[in-house]
Amino acid sequence: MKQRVVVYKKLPDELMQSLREEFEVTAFDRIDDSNRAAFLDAIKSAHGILGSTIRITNEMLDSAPDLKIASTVSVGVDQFDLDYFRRRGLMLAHTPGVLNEATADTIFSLILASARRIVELAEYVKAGKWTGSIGEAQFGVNVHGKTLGMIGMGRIGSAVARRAHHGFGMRILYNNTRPNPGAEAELKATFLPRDELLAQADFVCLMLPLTSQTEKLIGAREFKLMKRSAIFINASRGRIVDEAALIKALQEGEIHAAGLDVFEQEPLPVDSPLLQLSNVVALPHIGSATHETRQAMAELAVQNLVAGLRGQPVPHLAV
Ligand SMILES: NC(=O)C1=CN([C@@H]2O[C@H](COP(=O)(O)OP(=O)(O)OC[C@H]3O[C@@H](n4cnc5c(N)ncnc54)[C@H](OP(=O)(O)O)[C@@H]3O)[C@@H](O)[C@H]2O)C=CC1
Ligand SMILES: O=CC(=O)O
Repeated sequence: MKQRVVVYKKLPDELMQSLREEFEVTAFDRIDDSNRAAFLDAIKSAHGILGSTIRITNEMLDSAPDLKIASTVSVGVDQFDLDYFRRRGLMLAHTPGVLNEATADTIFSLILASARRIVELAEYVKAGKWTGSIGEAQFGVNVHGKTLGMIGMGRIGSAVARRAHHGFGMRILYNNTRPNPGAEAELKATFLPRDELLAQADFVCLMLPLTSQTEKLIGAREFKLMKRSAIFINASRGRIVDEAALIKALQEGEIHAAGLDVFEQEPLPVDSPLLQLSNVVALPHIGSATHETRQAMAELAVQNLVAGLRGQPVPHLAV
């Protein structure tokens, strides 16, 4: 008998086809109120599940006695309770690496757009307000030659720092749980305690996972430590930041601007004060969202799932 798989994300046709040849597949392009009950029902008899975005609760997993592996089409695994997976001996697979460069490109877009006020000034042109030479009121700040403070110098953080060092001549400071000798050798990056990094950086960029240790890592105290000219960039996870404190810091001029791809609540509520601030560039969580990268992530997630269900070594296990 074929093993049963539940896919809860739209996958390229050829990947769906390959899964269907080997497994009995129940597929949902996305989960919403119209199909949530059917999804929860399908999980109950699944040996493997594959998808992204929605939180997979322990209650859902408790209902699936035959489950062996969950394969997420993301590098982040904060939508799962990792201790639950360890306790039950379940495998959790993810997609590190293949999204480093696309995500670093998104982050660099946020750095440039925030510093040079790209979104705000493009809207100024479209609104017909460009009626004469621009003046100081439209000036931005330099990116080249400035200091980048990376909190989280892992796979993606290093890809951002590489762009900053080689492309923009920036000085690189970083904070990790432990020093990263590769980044120090290649990028002349300097490891600093977090508070010192916050005080020295022109651009403070978060690129670390959301865990119980990193939730609300950056709050009112940390924004006060930053330069008033600092630009704050977050494309890791919204809950690593106290969003109310960020809004206050931006409103009161404690920091200069922010470029954000992630938020405490996603989609960002339309009444969020962040949307009223001209010094905020807000994106809809598009870090890895290019055709090529999403294809590579989907392929890797399928490889992980198939290996796990065949009893072979899984290329990328988070647990
Ligand atoms: N916006 C988007 O679309 C995307 C968002 N992401 C997010 O980015 C995260 C990072 O991805 P990736 O670079 O692949 O992960 P990595 O594991 O390669 O890097 C994470 C880094 O964070 C560091 N770190 C962990 N905890 C702390 C802490 N308390 N203080 C300082 N540094 C810490 C780690 O340090 P050490 O090595 O010393 O442990 C590591 O270097 C993902 O977990 C995901 O949440 C990823 C892709 C796209
Ligand atoms: O947020 C995206 C991820 O891959 O994690």
